[in-house]
Amino acid sequence: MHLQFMKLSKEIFNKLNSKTGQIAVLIDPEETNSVEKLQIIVEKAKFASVDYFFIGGSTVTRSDFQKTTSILKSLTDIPLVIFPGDHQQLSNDADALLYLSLLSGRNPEYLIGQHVKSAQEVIQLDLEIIPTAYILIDGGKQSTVAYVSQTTPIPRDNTQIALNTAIAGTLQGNKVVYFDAGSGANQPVDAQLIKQVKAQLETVTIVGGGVRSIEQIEALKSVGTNVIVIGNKIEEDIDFLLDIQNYKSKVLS
Ligand SMILES: CC(C)=CCC/C(C)=C/CC/C(C)=C/CC/C(C)=C/COP(=O)(O)OP(=O)(O)O
Ligand SMILES: O=P(O)(O)OC[C@@H](O)CO
Ligand SMILES: [Mg+2]
Repeated sequence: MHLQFMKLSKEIFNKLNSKTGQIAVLIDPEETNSVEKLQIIVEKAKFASVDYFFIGGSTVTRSDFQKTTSILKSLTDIPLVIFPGDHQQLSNDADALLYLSLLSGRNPEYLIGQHVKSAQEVIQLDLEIIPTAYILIDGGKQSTVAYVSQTTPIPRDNTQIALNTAIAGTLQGNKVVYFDAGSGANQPVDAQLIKQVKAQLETVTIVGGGVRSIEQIEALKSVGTNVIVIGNKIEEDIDFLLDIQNYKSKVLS
């Protein structure tokens, strides 16, 4: 075992844990992999005081993934966090890896299979590894992640199962719980669910999927969500970063 090669730093984890209402912009290397496109996003994200870039997608090739991550590294100091759709989405140019286990599903491939396949590569990386309970909540339409992973999300009105999954994931040693309504969801994860989770469980929470307005961001922040992830909305309307800048300037003042 060469676990000594793993980075022991907790810099990104401590930042995730440090406050609520942080913003991550999701870059999907399948959609965004040119210097020109990335330059525009980076410039606007910096102006908006975005806290992280998450990098990943359900269907990304290793080469697109590594190209995008390396371009981003050359363009910005904003922390780069890998949000991997599979075991190929790894790069030493990032700062941290969300080490996802898809706990809402019962597909062993996404509970342990991908992890075994990538174990040798992961221990050689100079990345902060953040064990993450990844929980899909029904967002009103079938998500690409549910399709690719061949799993069923938790029904959005079944708070108890969502809460118990988060508790079990934490007891298993995960340091972060990520609730995802799926990319492009009709309805994002309900802030009331996060409120109930936070009442029983002291954990870092990330929420994403279908977040399209500052009101939704504020509702999630008010119940203690540490990080809110925005993907599609910014892909469709880059000027949403101006609204985020406005939100951030209020939060930071
Ligand atoms: C341990 C390692 C290296 C990998 C873990 C791999 C696991 C378990 C992944 C969880 C399941 C999964 C497929 C997650 C994908 C998350 C993700 C990057 C979603 C981004 O959105 P897309 O699903 O690409 O949406 P669109 O393409 O529709 O925008
Ligand atoms: O693209 P959106 O809908 O913002 O979703 C972001 C992310 O949480 C999906 O996995
Ligand atoms: Mg995608």
